[in-house]
Amino acid sequence: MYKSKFVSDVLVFTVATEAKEGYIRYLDSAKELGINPVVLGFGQAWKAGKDIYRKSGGGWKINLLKEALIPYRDETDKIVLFTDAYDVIFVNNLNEILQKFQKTNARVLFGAEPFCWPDPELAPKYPEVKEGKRFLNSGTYMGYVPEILKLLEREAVEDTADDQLYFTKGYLDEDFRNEIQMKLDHKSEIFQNIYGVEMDLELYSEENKTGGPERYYAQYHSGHVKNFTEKYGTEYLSVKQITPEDGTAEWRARDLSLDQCMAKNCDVYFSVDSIAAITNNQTLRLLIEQNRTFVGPMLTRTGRAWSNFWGAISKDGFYARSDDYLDIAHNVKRGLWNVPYIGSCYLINATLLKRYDRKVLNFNSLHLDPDMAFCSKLRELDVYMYVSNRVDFGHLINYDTYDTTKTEPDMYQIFDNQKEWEERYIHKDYRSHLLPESVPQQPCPDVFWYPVGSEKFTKALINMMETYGKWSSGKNEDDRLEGGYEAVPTRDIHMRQVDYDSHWHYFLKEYVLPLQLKSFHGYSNHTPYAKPNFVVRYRPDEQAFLKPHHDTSTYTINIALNQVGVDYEGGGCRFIRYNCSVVDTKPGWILIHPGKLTHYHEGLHVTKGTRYIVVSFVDP
Ligand SMILES: O=C(O)CCC(=O)C(=O)O
Ligand SMILES: [Fe+2]
Repeated sequence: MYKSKFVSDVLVFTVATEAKEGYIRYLDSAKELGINPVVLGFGQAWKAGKDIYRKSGGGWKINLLKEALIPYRDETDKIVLFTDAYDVIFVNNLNEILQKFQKTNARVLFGAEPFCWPDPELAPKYPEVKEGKRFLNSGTYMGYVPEILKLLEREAVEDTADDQLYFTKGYLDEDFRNEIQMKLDHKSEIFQNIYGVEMDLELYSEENKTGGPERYYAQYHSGHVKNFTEKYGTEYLSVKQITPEDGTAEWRARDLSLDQCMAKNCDVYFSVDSIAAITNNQTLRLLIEQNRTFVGPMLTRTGRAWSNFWGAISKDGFYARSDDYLDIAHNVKRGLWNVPYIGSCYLINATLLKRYDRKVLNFNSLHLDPDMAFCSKLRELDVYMYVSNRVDFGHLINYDTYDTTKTEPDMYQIFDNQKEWEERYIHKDYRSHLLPESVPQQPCPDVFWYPVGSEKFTKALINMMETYGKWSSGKNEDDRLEGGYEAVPTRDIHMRQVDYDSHWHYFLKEYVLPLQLKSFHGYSNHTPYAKPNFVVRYRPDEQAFLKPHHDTSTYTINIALNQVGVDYEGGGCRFIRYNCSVVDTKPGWILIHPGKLTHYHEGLHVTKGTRYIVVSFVDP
């Protein structure tokens, strides 16, 4: 089959409705690399539903592109490169992109991501990959016009539908996938998103003082600042707080803080943003010891390449990736690095502030966000900036997905802020029970017992479910299930009803899989897939017990969420074959047992109060 060799064969498309900062950055990066994208939908209202964080309105993007390709229908050598606009930048020119694309031997290539979204239940249908990310991401793709059209025209799609789901269905249809030679860029050789950058930029911008998610962030954050100043304020020589209500723009507030530092005759200026989680308590001393004019600790989003510094810079002052960027970001190389940009946390020697007044050295810029503006001024003044990863200092918090409209929003942060999540929700003894020398407890034969969730974890789950409130009837008919029938029904709420199914699967993979491997040697080490996942509520006057049954699982996990003898009386789980019951269950402790054949079991009578457990049928 013909392979296009010419950059002029590549048609670049994006969809953007307005000139958000992310869009301007996208265009700048394109311009820098000589790329001229066709922008679809500009000036129109975004056809999105309520879910602004995700990709709703994606169907519209498909329909726009379909229409835009009509004139090219017969140009079979042309290649379409489609990307989202607000969270994408180009880091390679079209020639490099084209060459990489040709190497994949795909006729259609999509970006890949580590999570199966929006329907985690499709995960097992994906081909396994040895290396890299397994699941389709619809934010970036490219392919030859005929195959792209086949994909776009495979089914009709509503403007408000989810494009990722649409493309996922095409990909999971094996015959179709082979027919159009559709592949994923598993190792991100071509497609690397910079997730949610527009949110970072909008966070404190002046236009956004009312409504919208930024407002939530500001409110959420001010409580923490208040607590901090109340608790620790007296330990400082002076404290001055500028609140969101003051209406001060971010760059202005940052300028004022430099002036404040000078007014107090400071030696050094140390800036720490709310997204910088400094976990090394020697950070300030270590940075001062570097004896530099401007130095910051390297901070990354845990496990990601996203960091607070740039390895290189494009001509108009935006991000570019240096050869050694990833080695530094992943601590393969350690040291003190001269870099063109550092944000979020840095130390400035006051001699610099004395040398240049606020007219020259400030955070103000028309086009750049304040940290970028400041660094660009430092570059103009030939002040070298250094970032250190000589030791670990901390990490970056990711606010992009923080959704205060959720009950227990922190519970939903398991993907984006896993360190914080773990600290908050994983049992403090979890790790020690995983040690090779630790012998697992077995209250009944082949029923294993470990601490996994913290008190916050158990309380949050109960709160999520009780706030949602739509407990099932406990009857056999259950329209949440495929067959509409449950043989041994519990009164419960499924994780997916509170949008927690993908998070729960991640929890299973990260925290339950290691326990499974310790309990059942030689059983699969693939990512657990479980269905259903649900919280059960037992009460004497509702459902008080569960009759003997097998589970439709290879193994079942059963985590107690509250305290027998305090919150309820009775209850527990009895394994009939062994005439053995676990009645002294402990909140946050998980029981893991085979689901079928040997472990016929029942839920014992709750005689008083309310008993909650969370149950997953793993590998049904
Ligand atoms: O009440 C229990 O601990 C057992 C629950 C159970 O077996 C189930 O939900 O399948
Ligand atoms: Fe069961």
